[in-house]
Amino acid sequence: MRVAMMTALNDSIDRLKTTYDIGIVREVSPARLRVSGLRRVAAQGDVVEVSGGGGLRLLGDVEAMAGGFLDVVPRGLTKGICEGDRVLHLGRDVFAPDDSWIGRVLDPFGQALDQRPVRQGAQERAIRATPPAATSRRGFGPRLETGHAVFNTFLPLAKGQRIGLFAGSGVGKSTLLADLARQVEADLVVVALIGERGRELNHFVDHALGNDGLKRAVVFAATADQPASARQRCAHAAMTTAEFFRDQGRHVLLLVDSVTRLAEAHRDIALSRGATPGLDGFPPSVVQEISQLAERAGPGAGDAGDITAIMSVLVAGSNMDGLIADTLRGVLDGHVVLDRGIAERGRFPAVNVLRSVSRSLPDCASDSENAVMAEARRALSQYSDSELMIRSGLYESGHDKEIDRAIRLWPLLDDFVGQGTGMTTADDFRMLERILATA
Ligand SMILES: Nc1ncnc2c1ncn2[C@@H]1O[C@H](COP(=O)(O)OP(=O)(O)OP(=O)(O)O)[C@@H](O)[C@H]1O
Repeated sequence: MRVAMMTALNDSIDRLKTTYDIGIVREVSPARLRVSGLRRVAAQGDVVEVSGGGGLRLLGDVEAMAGGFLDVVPRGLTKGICEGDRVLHLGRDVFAPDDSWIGRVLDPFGQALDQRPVRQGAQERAIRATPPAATSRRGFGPRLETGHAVFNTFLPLAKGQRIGLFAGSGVGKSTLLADLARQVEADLVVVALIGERGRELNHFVDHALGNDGLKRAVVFAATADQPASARQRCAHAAMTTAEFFRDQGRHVLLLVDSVTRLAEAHRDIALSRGATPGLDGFPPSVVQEISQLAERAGPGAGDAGDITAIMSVLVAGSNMDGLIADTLRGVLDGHVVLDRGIAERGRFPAVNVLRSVSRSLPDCASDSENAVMAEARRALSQYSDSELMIRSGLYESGHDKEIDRAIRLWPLLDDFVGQGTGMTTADDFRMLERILATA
């Protein structure tokens, strides 16, 4: 531990600069600064610091160079920055996760959002790493305990699996993600909160996740008021940190909330660079952005651990066919749909079992467990097919034995799906069998 700390300290000292090259701000806009005077020293991807009036300090990333000027993407708001302000060339963009980040709330650049100093790790990591080669990766590991009956049974989450959580606004997505962050079996949790309001971030960290949840988590946040570049980087910073812990052999649970906000940030950046939007408003490159991120999660290779990922997607009116929802569904290993109708009648988590799929099945469950799930799903589906008739009083009891049984089972199964009591998978399956035996 002490050696690691000394190495990290030495590394930080090595990175310290004693002299700085200085440039000048020539043009200011909310999304971009044009800087002169650093043409021969700055490279693409380097970091600069703009010193505005009244002690204002703004970091920015060198995005492009042309005609002797640098195009700098600011990491914060450019309000207060003027033409003629000084620009220090800080050097390479260093992102070096560290064990001490566990329990912290950080911005996408690895700086503190909780007002305490942050130690940088010994090793820099690329913020956009390539995933392990597909052929060298393991398959899914064992089914994880999740503390939720529905995920322990109908929609299992296996080690290294990546699933999407598809939800409209206000149907309990954040509460469920925080619950999973606290309860899913993992060595640690890395969370990316992208484009939330500041109030939602505080609520998530202080109340939903709480002290116990935060103890084993690293939370990255870029709120809605942050520039698109920071919101986009938030997902990649979280993934890079998850990879750092994965490479130590640990099992990481990664939560990205939400991929929709990542896609919107990517769109804003791409359109400002002149990309052409498609019919849905997103540039075609958004598909690659999402797919590449998703591909970095999953089972590890060799001695590395695994990254189990849950990525949320905002769907308007349960429309699963939008570009982002459709892309993510294609690249992930399962999707869970939260249903507004279910949330409105007060059953949480508002998971619609019939519209959700886990691709770790059938392999991660035994034959008898698969048979129990198939029987329960059949009953739910029979009830759903006849629900309109049943609710409008058009169905006459005794007409169809299977529908009669589905009507008896439905409230019991619905109640079961809503249970998040921290029971084990074995207990949950026993309970499901008991429910099926009652009717
Ligand atoms: N497990 C639960 N038990 C009881 N009520 C819940 C539960 N989960 C969510 N709710 C109710 O749903 C509301 C919305 O929950 P939450 O903020 O988690 O939804 P969201 O989908 O993340 O919302 P937004 O889209 O606004 O971020 C909560 O304020 C609460 O009233």
